[in-house]
Amino acid sequence: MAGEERILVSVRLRPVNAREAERGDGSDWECAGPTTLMFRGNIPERAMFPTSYTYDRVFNPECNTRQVYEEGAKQVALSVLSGINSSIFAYGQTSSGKTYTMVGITERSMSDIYDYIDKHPEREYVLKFSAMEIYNEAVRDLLSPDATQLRLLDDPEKGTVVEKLTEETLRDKGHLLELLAVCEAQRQIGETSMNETSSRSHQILRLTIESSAKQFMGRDNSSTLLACVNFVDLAGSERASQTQSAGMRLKEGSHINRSLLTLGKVIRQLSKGRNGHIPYRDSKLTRILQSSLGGNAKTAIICTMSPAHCHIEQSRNTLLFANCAKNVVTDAKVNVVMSDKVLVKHLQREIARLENELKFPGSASCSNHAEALREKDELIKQLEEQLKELMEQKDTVQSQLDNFRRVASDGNFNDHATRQWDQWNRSSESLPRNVSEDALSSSDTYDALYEEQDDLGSNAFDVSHVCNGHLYDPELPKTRIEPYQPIVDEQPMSSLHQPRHHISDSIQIYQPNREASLEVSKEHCKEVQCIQTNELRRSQLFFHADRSHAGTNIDEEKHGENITDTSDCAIKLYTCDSDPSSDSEKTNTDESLALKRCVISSRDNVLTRSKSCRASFMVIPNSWFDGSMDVRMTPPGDIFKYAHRRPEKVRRSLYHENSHCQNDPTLDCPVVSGTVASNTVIDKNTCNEEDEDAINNVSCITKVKEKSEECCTSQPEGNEDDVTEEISNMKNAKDVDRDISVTTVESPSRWPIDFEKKQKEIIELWHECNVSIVHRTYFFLLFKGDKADNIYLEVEHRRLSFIRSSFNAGCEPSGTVISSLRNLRHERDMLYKQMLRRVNLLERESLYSKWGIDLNSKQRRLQLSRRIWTQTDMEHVRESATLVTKLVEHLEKGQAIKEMFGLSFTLNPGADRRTFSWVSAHS
Ligand SMILES: Nc1ncnc2c1ncn2[C@@H]1O[C@H](COP(=O)(O)OP(=O)(O)OP(=O)(O)O)[C@@H](O)[C@H]1O
Repeated sequence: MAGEERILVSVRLRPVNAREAERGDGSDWECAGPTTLMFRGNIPERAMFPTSYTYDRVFNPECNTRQVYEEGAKQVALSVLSGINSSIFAYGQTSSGKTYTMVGITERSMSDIYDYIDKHPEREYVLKFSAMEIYNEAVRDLLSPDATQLRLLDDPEKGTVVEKLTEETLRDKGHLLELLAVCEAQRQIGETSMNETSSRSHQILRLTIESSAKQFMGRDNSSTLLACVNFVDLAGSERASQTQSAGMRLKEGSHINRSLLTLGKVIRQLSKGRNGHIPYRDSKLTRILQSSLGGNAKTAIICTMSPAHCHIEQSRNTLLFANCAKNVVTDAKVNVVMSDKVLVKHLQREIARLENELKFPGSASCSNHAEALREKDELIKQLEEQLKELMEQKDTVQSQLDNFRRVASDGNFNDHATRQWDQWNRSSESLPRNVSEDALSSSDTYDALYEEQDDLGSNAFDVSHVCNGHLYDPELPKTRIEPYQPIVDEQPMSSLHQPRHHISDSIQIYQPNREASLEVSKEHCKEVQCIQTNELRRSQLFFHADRSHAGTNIDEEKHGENITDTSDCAIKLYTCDSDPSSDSEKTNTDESLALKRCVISSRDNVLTRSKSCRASFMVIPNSWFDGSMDVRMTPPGDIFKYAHRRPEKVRRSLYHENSHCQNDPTLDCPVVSGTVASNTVIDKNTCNEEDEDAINNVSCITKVKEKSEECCTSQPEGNEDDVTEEISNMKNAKDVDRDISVTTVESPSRWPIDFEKKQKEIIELWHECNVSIVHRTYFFLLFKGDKADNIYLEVEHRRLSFIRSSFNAGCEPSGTVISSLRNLRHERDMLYKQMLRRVNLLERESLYSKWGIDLNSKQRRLQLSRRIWTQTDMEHVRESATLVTKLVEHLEKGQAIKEMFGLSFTLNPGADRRTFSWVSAHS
């Protein structure tokens, strides 16, 4: 950056002034380019002097001071900012324009120095200003009014030092200008014949700049730079004789010239090299400026000249001085100050700064603010990314929800849901599985998605409530789902909304007997496996069965069964049976569709199950979503089935029986048997209302049974054993109380009592066998104590008793229990969904209070749905039935028909179509 370099030497010609012009003194000099000065004068001794002079830069009279500064001084002057000492000299005879040039250069240098400092806030600068005058070899402080001569001292580190020289630390640029003005006023001025304002002294203005980094960056990077720049305006170099001075002025001239002569000697000597003696100490000027003359400094000398012919000698002297100066080499160095003292000072300043930051965090440095901003930007970026992820998840869920709604509205809900379920089921085989009525439905949480605000009270849906809550289901004290254990159910929607698993996984349900749940889980897994292996076969068989209606011997795996096929076809089948215009169903809402399915399933208690699955044919699925009921294989009225393939036989036999009864005069049909009566009630095509009166005739049912046996013996399929066995079971039932004939015929007066008793028992059995809520409601509302209802009650009682005994004996696979519980739960879910629409807020709140649901609790509607038909006392039963009636629109009293419960023994398809049409019922 620095090193040996020559003094920068420039020559500036001033214009011919007025006085010179007046004398007719023309210019002998002209600039022949930027570096060459040519003598154009005409003198006799011309041949003795060179006519061409070359310097670093020559400035003609037209050049302004700015140009002189820019090209002849700036680079040297500003090196002080880099820690390099520098000096700018103005050398020339009096009135040549030294002061004129130096004032301009000084001001511009100062201005540029301050500009540089302003652009480098990372460093701290300390500027000090001092000014001195050497007049008659006396050094005087120009910043002090005291004219006392100052001594020069030699400092081993700093070199020659002016003792007690005022050094003002500059506050700002304005302060500097003030001080410059003071110097101007203090400088000795004496008029000479050549220059009215001739400077009789050498003036040295010194600006010292100390700079250091504002933050401590380590010892190596925390250097402090210290340098000074001298602006030297020398006194006129002319000989004393030329000034025509005398006396005082003569004395001044000799002293001035002493310094100037010494300066010349030094320059000349330096131009030859530094080997010889350099007479720095011969004058105050050369002592003070020693470092700037061939030492550690950069130096620029601007030699000013008058172009007038009369000053030819002084001009040549000046040019000779310039020639010597341009050969002087200086060795400028960067003055790095890193003494221990400076380092300690630096560290103390750093400690003070840090302490200040600790005391006043708000006043932290800019870099700390920048750091804080960076951290906050980073945080904002992270939050934006999280927000983006959440939005994507929301879109995904929304998309799934839309798909689900679209599929549901298209009537293909179950198809889609089944596919989803199958997919999910395959991917979740390894999951542990527990089951209960609660567990078998994930719709608690699923429904929460649809939960409406009024049911949440003033609180929004609280997931944690569901996650961590313990939903007590009084109907199912058997099982408990362990905390955080994934709940696996066969609800097809589960895969549509994965988040529900997370929620429902955490549901805990009170369960005193954990082992039961484990057992159930095992069976459930077996059943699922069975479903998967038989899926293809089943679909093929279903197709066949649908066409033939003879699929009662087809495996009817229920879990994982194609729900679309079953449920939709169930509807189609019913509507086909009842009304060919089944397409009109598609105009219904999905809830209505589901409710239809529920009711269909409730009338359609399929009692057959896959042998391979060891599922019970006695299960009562009765769920909207239950895939276990292949209605195609269980035509309306075939609910009176107790065994595999048996219902078809029974149906046929009874149909024949009925026909026979009607046509056979040997049968005492006027004295109508119970069975015949039943048929007549159900088959309104063939029977009159009066026929119902004969329902209690035990002899008739006996005959029917006997006839049935006869008919069955003639069946080619050879399954008559089943029918015989069944009817024999009925005949030989040990429980006399349940015997139709005894109850209804022998003690008609006891019927109301017996009805209540049987009704009570059936209610208990419903509860124990997890019978469909809709089925219970239908049954309960339909059979209110009419004598003619006895046969229905008896059949229901026997059916339930059989199921219960199978349950108790452990004959039924756990999957059956699972299935029934699951179906029951699904049914509750559908009721829950209907609740908002069909039961107003007041009614709901009344029910909440009545059924002990805290009005301030969450998920009240869900709680309510979980309590329906969970008690066996008549008040609860009645209230449950009333509520379910409201929720299921087709259950209004009188609309349900008795053959829904499988006692339409005549089973005339045409009659069926008339007696039960969901389409017509709905529309
Ligand atoms: N380049 C220039 N252009 C115009 N005027 C100039 C120029 N140089 C000097 N002058 C004028 O010449 C006069 C003398 O200039 P100045 O006082 O600067 O000379 P000097 O060398 O300092 O003399 P001294 O040694 O006696 O102080 C001043 O009036 C100044 O305005």
